Amino acid sequence: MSKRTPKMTDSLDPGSVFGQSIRRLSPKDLARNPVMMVVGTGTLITFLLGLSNLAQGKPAGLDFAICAILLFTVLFANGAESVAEARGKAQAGALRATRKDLKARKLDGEQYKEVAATDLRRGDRVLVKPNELIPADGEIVTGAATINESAVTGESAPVLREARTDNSGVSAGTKVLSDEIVVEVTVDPGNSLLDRMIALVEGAKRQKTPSELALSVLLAAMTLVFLIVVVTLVPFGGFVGATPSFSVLVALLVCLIPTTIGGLLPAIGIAGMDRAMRANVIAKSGKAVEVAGSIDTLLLDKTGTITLGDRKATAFEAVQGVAPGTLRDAALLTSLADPTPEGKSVVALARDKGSDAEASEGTEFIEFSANTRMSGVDLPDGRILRKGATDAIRKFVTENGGNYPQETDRLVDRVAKNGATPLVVSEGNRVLGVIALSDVIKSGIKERFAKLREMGVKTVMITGDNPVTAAAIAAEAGVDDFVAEATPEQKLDIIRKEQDEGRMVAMMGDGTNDAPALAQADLGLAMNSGTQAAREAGNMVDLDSDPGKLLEVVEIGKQLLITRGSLTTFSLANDVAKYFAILPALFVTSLPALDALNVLDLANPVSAVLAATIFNALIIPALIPFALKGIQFKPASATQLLRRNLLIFGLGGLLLPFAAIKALDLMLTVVI
Ligand SMILES: Nc1ncnc2c1ncn2[C@@H]1O[C@H](COP(=O)(O)OP(=O)(O)OP(=O)(O)O)[C@@H](O)[C@H]1O
Ligand SMILES: [K+]
Ligand SMILES: [Mg+2]
Repeated sequence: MSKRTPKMTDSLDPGSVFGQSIRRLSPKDLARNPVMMVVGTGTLITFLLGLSNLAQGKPAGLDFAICAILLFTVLFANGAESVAEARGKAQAGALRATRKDLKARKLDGEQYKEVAATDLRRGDRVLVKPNELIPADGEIVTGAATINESAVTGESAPVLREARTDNSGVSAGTKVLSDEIVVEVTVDPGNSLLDRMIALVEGAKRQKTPSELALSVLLAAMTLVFLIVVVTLVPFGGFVGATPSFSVLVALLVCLIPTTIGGLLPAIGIAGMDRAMRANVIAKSGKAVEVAGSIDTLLLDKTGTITLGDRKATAFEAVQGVAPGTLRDAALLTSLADPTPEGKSVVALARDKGSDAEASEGTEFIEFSANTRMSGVDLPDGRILRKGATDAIRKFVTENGGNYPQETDRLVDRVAKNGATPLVVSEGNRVLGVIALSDVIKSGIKERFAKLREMGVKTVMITGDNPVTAAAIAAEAGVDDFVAEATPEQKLDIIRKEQDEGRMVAMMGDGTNDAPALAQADLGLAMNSGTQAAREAGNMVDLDSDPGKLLEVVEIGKQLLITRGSLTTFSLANDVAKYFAILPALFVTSLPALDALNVLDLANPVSAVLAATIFNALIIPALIPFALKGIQFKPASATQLLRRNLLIFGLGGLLLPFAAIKALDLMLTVVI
């Protein structure tokens, strides 16, 4: 798979990250994060206490020291978010750079005039000639062309995009290689997928995802509980004759509240979207990435998703008593006005085999639809010719009083057993024979489905094709299950049923007939090559139009969830050690018995408090790489992963601070 070479770290500007972190100290920004709001308030309070002590000629060193450490705690948390944002923007910027300064030939009837791409609006039509760049995201409405999409996908092999097919979607900045096309612009300036993604990465516009929100509420609640605990310590302290300084109480509070995860939470979410973007997937919301991590069932359509989708007619098989020429000519006539790749290839094969049939005047064309699954012609001489899916033609023929010869099933089976799609051809209520449409399974797809299975994701192929073809392709591709002869409504019903049974469903698709399913699925991954309807319905778009991408998306989602879970565990476990460091320090002078709690044997109360708060601040930048890169991830079931992470991050989070705080305490005794 193609990847743009990542240059994220090169483009990280430390100056701007620092500037951002300072700007985020504004009360408005802090208010978005209750935990950091408390730390920010603590910074202010200890600063004022220091000033007041100074004014009264009392020692103020400890107040100012705590104030400085708390300030850095907030700055580090802000920095984590800024670094994550900067990476996302750099990535998006690299993609967006390709679409600067594009020119367009905007059509006005037959005429066109040259305009800047930035002046194009949704609904405008532009003419694009060979060797020119497509000026805006859109859909081909006339013509077909080979296109180099390397600007968007990094992959330079040309791809075919064609009007009125499921491959009509084109992107700004990609290059037309052959042929002239007319593209209908589908986005207003500033509203492209990329623009929307960048807006998501940028702090102000980012919405918290539901589980982020739930976790934030939990963290805020814990903060409140610890605030109450610390406040009640004051009268308690007074009762036993200890009067801890107010600054030390603030330090204690900050150490107890979940600052680590509170500080890293936004960065973890942004990093998830950034990782998706690096995999050439544009997520329309942070929630989409998160949902990807909890997918139970993946539904895929067959043609174009599991197979290459370039179905070509390879043979005509007439039933007994029908001359091969009759079938050939009928097949041709049913396809003359059929714009689908299938239809065109039938025309090509029939012409190849010497057919010179032409549509006479007054011929009525019946277009293919996903619901009828037939196409054809009503000729002026009264003949009614159809081609279509096996069950559709059987129904059509028998409803018109004809009989459906057994032999058809044999022909159909022979074609279908090889994984090809049989189209049955009929004249009136008589079956003429079968057209074989061959298709090829995409390479490497079986391995990917196997990996998804390891992660506990069930794959189901849903196709409008007949059961025999479906079974052949399903076996070859290694999907867990398949549904054949499905209409678009049935696709929707299957998704709803899975959802009603409590499963999270992902759907990949490219066609307009996939759009309802893409919208209904919890994760709708649309292919960028697909129709505008599909791209709009999904909550993610794959720029590479590669169905195997779902595997990566699921991994990215799982990694996001695991990273967040692990760092939360670590953060909460961490606070225990700080408790042991600070509590004895607070009361040891008045309650010598509390020295038993001083398991760390810290030098003195001042250094104990400072060591704990310094550790509390430093752990945030120390964990930024984990938050951004994500915790290492191997395919495994959720419970296995949970057990492993609880062990590492729970136990690690519990023990590490004891060692670190002791070390800091030793260093401080040298300095102080
Ligand atoms: N141009 C056509 N004319 C007549 N029948 C067609 C044509 N194209 C496809 N069919 C028939 O209609 C069936 C359904 O086609 P459709 O493209 O809706 O499939 P689908 O539901 O998207 O599933 P998949 O993409 O997995 O095949 C095909 O399997 C084929 O039998
Ligand atoms: K803390
Ligand atoms: Mg399809």
